[in-house]
Amino acid sequence: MSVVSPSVTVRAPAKVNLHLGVGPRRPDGYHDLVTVFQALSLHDDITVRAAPELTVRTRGEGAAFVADDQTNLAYRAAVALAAWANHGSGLDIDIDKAIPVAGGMAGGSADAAGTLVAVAELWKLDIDRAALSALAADLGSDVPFILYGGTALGTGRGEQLVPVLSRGEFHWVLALADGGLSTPKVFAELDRLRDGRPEAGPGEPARPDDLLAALASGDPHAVAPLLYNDLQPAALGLKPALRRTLRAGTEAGALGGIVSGSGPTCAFLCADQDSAVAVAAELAGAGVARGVRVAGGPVPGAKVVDHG
Ligand SMILES: C[C@](O)(CO)[C@H](O)COP(=O)(O)OP(=O)(O)OC[C@H]1O[C@@H](n2ccc(N)nc2=O)[C@H](O)[C@@H]1O
Ligand SMILES: Nc1ncnc2c1ncn2[C@@H]1O[C@H](COP(=O)(O)OP(=O)(O)OP(=O)(O)O)[C@@H](O)[C@H]1O
Repeated sequence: MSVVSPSVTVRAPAKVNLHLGVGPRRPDGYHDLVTVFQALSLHDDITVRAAPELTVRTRGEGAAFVADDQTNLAYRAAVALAAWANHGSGLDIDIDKAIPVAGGMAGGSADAAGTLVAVAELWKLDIDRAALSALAADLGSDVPFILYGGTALGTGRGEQLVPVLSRGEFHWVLALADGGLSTPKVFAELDRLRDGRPEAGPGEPARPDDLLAALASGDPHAVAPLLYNDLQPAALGLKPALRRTLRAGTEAGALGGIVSGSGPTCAFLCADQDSAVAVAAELAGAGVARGVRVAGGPVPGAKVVDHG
């Protein structure tokens, strides 16, 4: 008789940055940010169960581009939590991906956050939110937000979070690009563009009060013109074809469009669900994206959805 050990499945969301202000490069190589994150209904599902050894297996969207070894962020999350708990790290981690790899939507971060929550549940650890967030921040700047979910203002490297009041549901269309963009390369390209124009050198990024007010109003027409991303010129410089994608989204009827984080996924805010479906159909037919997805936000952060 074979005995299958109990499993825990966690659903972890993608994110979009509605505002991404990037300060100067810090001595440690990071940049101070002021960003408004929103978690979207595009998810990776992470299932963990006890096993003799620690292994990761990825399937789904872009799985061929993910290394299932010690460099995988889910693997690193399991090692970090095992060290914190003084627990053996034998686990099977199964990742079912829907979030595009290297897409600027925090896919790897979702897998890291999902693994932290799933393994904490499997091992019944008594770990509070603050300790989990500290482990998350060590794994990557976006990982704490994926634990947090909803809509939040991020500062520091993006890991210091406070909630943002956001009324109602926002309707997004995501245009997936061919190939990814490396986050460090996009930040480096921004530094290069800025070095060429020292007079335009960045100050400390400011809090986007107009956007915060628009989010509280729940009106997508007010939010759309305030979408802003300091990394966008760098992402467009590295992938010029994205200009056509952005233009096609607004021509198709989106209220506004933006490169998501470090790109190359483009995110379009639409007036309502019907408009999002229509924009997605038109973008899919226009040949400016590898694929399109419709998603809503905000949604909760990484949470347990199943015990097997
Ligand atoms: C672009 C964003 O997705 C916006 O939310 C994040 O800033 C990136 O977050 P992430 O992918 O979790 O990034 P990390 O794994 O922490 O850092 C990867 C690399 O991105 C650059 N990086 C990241 C965050 C930050 N505040 N400043 C940076 O300069 C650094 O070169 C760093 O070595
Ligand atoms: N579980 C994982 N899923 C995806 N990529 C991973 C994972 N673990 C490690 N990686 C590595 O991280 C790189 C970035 O992947 P990821 O999908 O997180 O990018 P991203 O969404 O652009 O990140 P962000 O928006 O946080 O900057 C990949 O090219 C891959 O080599």
